[in-house]
Formats: sequence, structure tokens, C-alpha cells
Amino acid sequence: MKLFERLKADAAPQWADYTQHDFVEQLGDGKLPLECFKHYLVQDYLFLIQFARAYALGIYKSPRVADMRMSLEGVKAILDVELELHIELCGKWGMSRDEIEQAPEDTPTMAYTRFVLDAGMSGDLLDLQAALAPCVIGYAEIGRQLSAKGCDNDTNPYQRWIQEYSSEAYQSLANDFSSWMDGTADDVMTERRYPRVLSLFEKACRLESDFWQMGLRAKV
Ligand SMILES: Cc1ncc(C[n+]2csc(CCO)c2C)c(N)n1
Repeated sequence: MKLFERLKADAAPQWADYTQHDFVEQLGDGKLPLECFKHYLVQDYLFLIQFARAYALGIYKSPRVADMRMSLEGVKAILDVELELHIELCGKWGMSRDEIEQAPEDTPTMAYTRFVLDAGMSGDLLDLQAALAPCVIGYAEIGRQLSAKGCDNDTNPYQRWIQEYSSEAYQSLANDFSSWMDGTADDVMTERRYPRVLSLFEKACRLESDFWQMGLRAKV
């Protein structure tokens, strides 16, 4: 079995908590309170800045030029696409770029981003990929699920968000990430090492759930 499939199967409870979280369900049926989504979106912008640094660390930790290019694509996807999507959505709801960039980081944002950066700093490329995988691949699964249920309809205020993650472009980025991680595993994975990699993957799933929960807490 390929590494990503194995991790997802072994971390099934954490994966389900994350990808079927209440926040996701409410976003899907359009009933998520706007203040929850706005808090999430501002925090996600701050999260992505740190994620760009994590991908940049991936360049540093890459054993091959091909790996460096994959990490570089991650940096570019965040700086050129993801952050701009956030600014676009925040703008629609009256928040400016300055307001977003000056917002203080909430604790779950700090916990998740510093966890990923530390996994990469103290480990090798595979450790970093295991910590990044739930984020990159989980959002593709969530986008796919919501779109299959028809949640990306015109009446859903979160239609644009769902369309972004169910898009061909994002699905293919997530598939490429999965193959990239599988390729690294072919080179460096051993059975002795597997539990540590699984533990990083599980923790990242838990931190994703905490991130959704932070959004739900913002309800006034
Ligand atoms: C909490 C949180 N988790 C995952 C993503 C999704 N995501 C993270 S980096 C990136 C760009 C491509 O790697 C994408 C789509 C997010 N935005 N926020």
C-alpha cells in the first residue's frame, strides 16, 4: 500500500474528525455563521504565511532538484493563489489586507504552524511531508465531498470556497503531493520508522480539527 493510503487508514478516527468536522458540515449546508467563517479565514491567512515558510524549508530539506521544485510549487501556490483567494473573500465581507495581516494569531494557529515547522526542522523531508499531508490532501477530499453533495450551489454563501478546493487544479495539486510523498517514502521509509511518521500525520489531523473548532468558537 502507498504511504498516504496507509497513513489515512491507520489514522482513520483522526482523519474522520477532521474531514467531517461540524464546521465543514455547516459550511457545506451554508448554515455556518458568517463570523465563524471570517475568523477562520483571517486565521487561515496567518496560517498560510507560516505554511509558505514550511514549504520553503522543504526546499532546504530536499535531497534532489525535483524535490526542490515540488516545494517551490507549494510556496508559489500559497503566495500566488491561496493568499489572494483569502484577500478576495475577506474583501467581499469588508475586511482589508492590512486588517488581516495585523490580526493577532489565535492559539490553534500558532500550535499548528509551529508544529509543522518543527517537524520539518527536526526531521527530514518525509517528516515534513507527513506533517503537511493532512492539510494539502484533506482539503481536496473535503472539497470533493462537498461538491459531490451539490453544496457548491448558488445559494451557498461559501460556494467560492468549495469551488476552489473541488477544482481540477486543486485536486491535481493534492494528487501530485500524495505521489511526491509516496516517492520520498520509497527512498527512505522503513518499518521501524513508520510509527513516528504516523504520529506526525495523526497530530496534524488533530490540529486541523482544532483549527475548525477555533472557527466555531467565534460565534457571537
Ligand atoms: C488550516 C488549513 N489547512 C489546509 C489548508 C489548505 N492548504 C494549505 S496550503 C495550500 C496550498 C497548496 O499547498 C492549501 C490549499 C488551508 N488553507 N488551511
